[in-house]
Amino acid sequence: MSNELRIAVLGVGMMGADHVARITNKIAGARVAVVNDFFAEKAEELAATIPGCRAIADPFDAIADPEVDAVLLATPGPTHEKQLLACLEHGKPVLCEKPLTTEVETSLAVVKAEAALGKTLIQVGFMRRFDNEYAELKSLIDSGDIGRPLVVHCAHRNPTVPPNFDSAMIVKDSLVHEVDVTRFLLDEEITSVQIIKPSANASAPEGLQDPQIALFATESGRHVDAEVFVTTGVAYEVRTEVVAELGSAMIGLDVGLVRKSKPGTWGGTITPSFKERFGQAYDTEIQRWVNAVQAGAETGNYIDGPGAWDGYAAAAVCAAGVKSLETGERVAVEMVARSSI
Ligand SMILES: NC(=O)c1ccc[n+]([C@@H]2O[C@H](COP(=O)([O-])OP(=O)(O)OC[C@H]3O[C@@H](n4cnc5c(N)ncnc54)[C@H](O)[C@@H]3O)[C@@H](O)[C@H]2O)c1
Ligand SMILES: O[C@H]1[C@H](O)[C@@H](O)[C@H](O)[C@@H](O)[C@H]1O
Repeated sequence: MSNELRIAVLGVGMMGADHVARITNKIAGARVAVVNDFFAEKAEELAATIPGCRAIADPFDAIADPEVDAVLLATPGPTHEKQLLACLEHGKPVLCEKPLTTEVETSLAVVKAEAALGKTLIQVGFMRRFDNEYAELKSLIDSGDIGRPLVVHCAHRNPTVPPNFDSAMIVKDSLVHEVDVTRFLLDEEITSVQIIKPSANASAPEGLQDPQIALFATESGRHVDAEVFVTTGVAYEVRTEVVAELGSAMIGLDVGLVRKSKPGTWGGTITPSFKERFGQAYDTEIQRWVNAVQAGAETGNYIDGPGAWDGYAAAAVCAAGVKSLETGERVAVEMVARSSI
């Protein structure tokens, strides 16, 4: 491995292009050596703007390339499984944008393939764990100052989503963040899910069940509710409130400048998208991953954050969520025991 980590970014759409700019302009100790996209010309155009960067047309050639030390996967979820398995086959550390994979069976296959290698190569892009506000909330919970959390309320609102979004994607692509936040904050698995379907937003595309309210129960019987509403037309809002035995705490209030403007109006601004709201989290996530990969040769652990198991656990909860979306019933989460891997 050269001193500077040579990263291949696969999928240079919205998120991948953002990560390419981040690695090029903000991250120390790494550079984008290769870019790849299903649309080869998109990758070629981007590569031409980055010194020393090549476009490689085939994603599997990009993963195998000897001058690539690590891979950042920002391709759509359904393509992750095969690309992750190829990274494992070539022993390449990989930061995979969420979700790990879109089906629980394929997530489990990836977990098992990594376990068979005896190295921890896969980090999943659950970036909220690196957000300063979530990190502060987690520290507060772990300090014991507010006592044992009993209830968590989450709100996850997007102004808009891409046109291919369907009702199950609201679970697998959006709610999946609340699944990971729950597991991160409460340190236990989710055991059942129910999706409530309120009257759908008249401005949502026809047939899209939006909003959705998810109810989770955890191993020790704690309750989480999450409103996911992805076509608000307003702005990006992510809030989490933890209600505990000795108090409560909330993040995501956008309490920046609050102003009075026109008569009768009062307020501040809301971030327009996840790029602004979680910009710091993505920066921290990638810098810490780069540092962990650089240190990994000695330890065999190439990640600093959520791993393949967390991706699998989230996929298992989402699979139960998709079943509940169909039936309206509370559905038990089916997971293998971690000790069986
Ligand atoms: N962490 C976050 O907050 C966050 C935000 C947005 C998206 N994401 C995740 O990032 C990933 C990408 O999402 P996006 O919004 O950037 O999507 P996008 O559609 O904008 O970009 C995906 C890119 O991958 C390319 N592509 C498709 N199939 C490919 C393949 N087999 N090999 C190589 N390239 C391929 C497409 O041409 C496109 O350019 C998804 O997993 C998504 O869930 C995460
Ligand atoms: O892929 C995106 C991304 O994960 C965002 O963080 C989330 O807010 C959106 O709902 C989802 O569509």
